[in-house]
This record gives sequence, structure tokens and C-alpha cells, in this order.
Amino acid sequence: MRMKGLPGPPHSYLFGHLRLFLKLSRRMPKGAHLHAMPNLVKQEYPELGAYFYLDPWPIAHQMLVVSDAEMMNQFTVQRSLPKHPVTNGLIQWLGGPGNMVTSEGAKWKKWRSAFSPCFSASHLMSLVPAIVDECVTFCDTLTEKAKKKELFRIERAATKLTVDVIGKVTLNTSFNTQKGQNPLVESISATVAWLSVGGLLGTLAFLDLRQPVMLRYHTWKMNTYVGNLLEECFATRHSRGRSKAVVDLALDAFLKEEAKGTAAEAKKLDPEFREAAISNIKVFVVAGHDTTSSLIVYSYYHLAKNPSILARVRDELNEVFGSDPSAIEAQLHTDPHLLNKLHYTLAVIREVLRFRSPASTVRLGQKDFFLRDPLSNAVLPTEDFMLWPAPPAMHMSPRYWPDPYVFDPNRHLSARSTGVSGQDETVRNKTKDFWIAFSKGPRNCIGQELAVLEVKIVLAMTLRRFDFIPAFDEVNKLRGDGTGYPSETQGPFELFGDEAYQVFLGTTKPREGMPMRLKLREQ
Ligand code: HEM
Repeated sequence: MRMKGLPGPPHSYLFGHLRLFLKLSRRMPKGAHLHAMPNLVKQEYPELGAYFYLDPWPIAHQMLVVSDAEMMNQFTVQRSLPKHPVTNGLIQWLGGPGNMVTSEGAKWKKWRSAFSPCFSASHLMSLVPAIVDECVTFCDTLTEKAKKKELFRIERAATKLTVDVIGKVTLNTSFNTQKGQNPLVESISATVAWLSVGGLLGTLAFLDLRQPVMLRYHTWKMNTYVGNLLEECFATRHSRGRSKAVVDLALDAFLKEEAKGTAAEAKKLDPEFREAAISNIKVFVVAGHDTTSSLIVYSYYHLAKNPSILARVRDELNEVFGSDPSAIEAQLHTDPHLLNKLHYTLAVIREVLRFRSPASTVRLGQKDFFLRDPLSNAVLPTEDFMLWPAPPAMHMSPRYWPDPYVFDPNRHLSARSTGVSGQDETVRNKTKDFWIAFSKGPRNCIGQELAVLEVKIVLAMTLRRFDFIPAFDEVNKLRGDGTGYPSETQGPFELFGDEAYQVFLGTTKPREGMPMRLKLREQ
């Protein structure tokens, strides 16, 4: 009844859009991420406009898919509606009380304000040497794989790197997952696995009585681990001099806001801050590792498929860092601001994110809130609907992006951004209204500067050392490697003509973990 008269594909009173969903899912390769669904719906019903309602209940919530930039602004920028409860499940368990992703109102504001300055571009520059050190370990791993001519899933190596970088940046410590096991990461994986008990909807979870016990055990394990590191970081805050981790700055901001003095004067860690910091550090790991590693490996993929673009990135790296790739670590230690000169590399990163956004926001519609179509002035009800500005729909819309399925970093460059330093803003501004990889408004991604900075460093340190050769046709050789990827050999293996489509594996991942072979380049 709620769907009556609303724009969308033909709707059945009895089945909603279930039959459409089932029909379209058959066109998707096994495991493909459901965020491709809006584009399949549009392919099936080309007459649909920039927004439409879908009713796949009980597979998913009734939703309003929006691919109009101005309409997205109405519920993320002009008024930031609360996040949809669907965000809660996993994050609530992993994050706990005070975590920024799922909290709302004054609580969210308090912790967002405390942590925001820590992720500013200017502060992150001081952490470049620490990030570079973690990338050296990553390069060593890649060199070993290249020398052995080994086939491997590069997503796994990239994810370990991104976890270690978050440890360095937030707590000034290495989680060391690139060199061994880590209790935090093990418990995050175990929590994801235990939350998956009972199928997609968790309806059969009650059959496994171990689930609540195991979830509590892993929460205790994660909290103890992060809590100890936090105490250690607090204890060494004076001796570390200028090197400030995220929690150092956040503690300063918190104490100032609460008029409790300064971190330097504090004798012990404030208990309220301690609890929120544990929650948010866990959430930074969860929100920041898969997303960033996916950006790294898809950058390798798109560059391998587009040799002329790769050549231009390598030229830019040679121009900025000179022609000896082995000098780069020292250069980044002494002058991290060189990274600001990588305009074309930044455009590549933004284009990869246009193709492969790993995350999106979903908001809960309200009784008193109506969306307005700027073209027709139509007014749309939102109460109880999940409002979804789907990145694949917005990022592949020909309205904003001519030839959307062509990989072209030039879309993000303005005529003026020709390598003059300080032009990064121009790179951003050209597409800022309809490029939504980090969402928009006050609840946009707090870690976006870190993610882009880290990926710039990784690309700068690896692209001139290695050739990356995607190897999906060899995936059967990786079967049973314990990574959780299926090594499927029975197709179809294409979605919109793309072999490297995103899959759902707890979070968004590149298909099969992006099988690769590497070659060391001639110096
Ligand atoms: C390429 C990498 C990344 C992408 C594409 C990405 C994307 C996003 C998106 C789309 C949102 C909005 C989600 C929502 O509204 O529910 C978000 C929020 C968030 N992200 Fe990221 N993210 C990335 C990396 C990171 C990193 C490295 C961190 C932290 C270290 C991080 C921490 C967060 C947090 C805490 C939020 C919630 C912010 C709030 O609600 O106030 N993300 N991210």
C-alpha cells in the first residue's frame, strides 16, 4: 500500500519487487555485491529517472534509490537524516558504545569533534614517515612474491598493510599484521564470522547457543588489547615529542571541550575518553581497512588495464621524485609535502573510487521529511524508507559522466590543474557535486584524507618497482588457500562487461581477492 503511486518498476501487491530482484540476481555472477542492483534495475527499465522506489522486503528494506546529486544533498547536507538501522548490526557489535559510525545527536557530535582534527590533511602530513615505514614492509612482501613469480591474492597483503597503517596513525604502534598474527584483527574476523551465523537475516542464529558467548568473548579480547595500547600511548605522550597519534590529539580536544585541563597535565586516562577511544579505534580499523585496501588493489587493476594512463602516472612520479625509485622513502621522510604535487595520481585515485566505491551511506526517511525533485518539483515521501544514494548509480550515470564505463582520470582534472602545486582543490572541485565515494555533509568519511594520502604513498612506492598482472584466469590454482575466497571456476564471471566486479564477503571486496602476478621492473 505504501508503494502505491510512487515511481519505480511495476510493483506487485503480493510480492513487491521480489520477483524482479530474483530475476535480476540471476543475471549477477555468484557472490556479486548487491549494490550493483540499482544499475540492473535501470538497465531493465531505462525509462526510470534519477530516483525510484524499490520494495524487496523481506530480502532487504523498502528503499528509495537516489542518483541525483541535488536530491542527495537534501538528506545528507541540508538536513543530515539519521543513519538507517541497517548500519547498526556489525558496527554496533564491533564498535560498542560511543562509536562514531552508529551514534547520533550530541553523542556523535562530541566524538566527531574530538577526532576530526586528528584526520586533517595538515596533521596527517606529520604521520607520513610512519606510513612510509609500513609501506616498506608491503614492498618487501611484493618483492618476495615477484622474485618467486608467485600467484597470490593481493587484497590480503594490501589489507594487512592498511590495518597496520591505522595502528600507526591512531595509536603510534604497529599492529604488525604484515609480519604475523594480531589479536585485534583475529577478533574482528571472528566477530564478523559469528555474526554471519544464521544466514543473511540471522534468523537461525538462535540455533547456535555459542554465538552470544563468543561475541562477548571477542569484544572483551578486542577491548583489552586496544585498552592496553591506549594506556601505553598515554604513558609515552611526553617522551614522543612532536610525534602525535590520533588519540593524543583527540584526548587534547576532549579535555579542552570538557574544561578538564590538558593532556600533558592529566595523571591518568579519563575513563569516559578511554571507553570512547576504544570504541572508535576499533571502528577506524573496521571502516578504514577493507575500503582502503580495495582502493589500492583496484588502482593496480585499472592501471594494468590502461598502460597509457600507467605510463603517465610513472612520468609524474619521475618528475616529482626523480628517476631513482629507491630514493623515495628518504624523500618522503624529509619532504612529505611532495605528495601534494601528485595531481594526476590523485585524479587516478578518484577515478578508481568512481568505478569501485566500496561503501555508501543509507539514511532513515522521516514522517516530516519529503524529498523534492529539482526538475519536476515532485514531492516524495520518505517515512520509514531507506534513502540510498547508491554510488554505482550516481557514478555510472551518463548525466554526470559521459561514457561512464570508460576509465578516464582526466574527468577529474580541470584545464588549470597542470601540475602547479596547491592545485589539489581544483582536482576535487570539478566533480565534487556528483562524486560521492566518501559520502557528503557532516557525516561524510572522517578518514578520507588518510585513505587518499596512504594510497598516494603506496602507489608512489610501488608503481615504478613492479608490473602488476591481474590473473583471474588462474584462480583455480588458489583453491583451498584458507582465505575464504571461493576460487569459483563455474561462471558467469562478468557484470556489465567487468571481470573484476565487487563481491560481498562480510564487507565489499574485489572478486577473488584480486589474483595477481608481479614482475620486478628493470631499474
Ligand atoms: C577508500 C577508503 C574509504 C572509503 C571509500 C570510505 C567511505 C566512507 C563512506 C561512504 C562513509 C559514510 C558511511 C555512512 O554514512 O554510513 C564513511 C564513513 C566513515 N568512515 Fe570512511 N571510507 C574510507 C576510509 C576510511 C578510513 C581510512 C577511516 C578511518 C581510519 C574511515 C572511517 C570512517 C568513519 C569513522 C566513518 C563514520 C563517520 C560518521 O558517521 O561521522 N574511513 N566512509
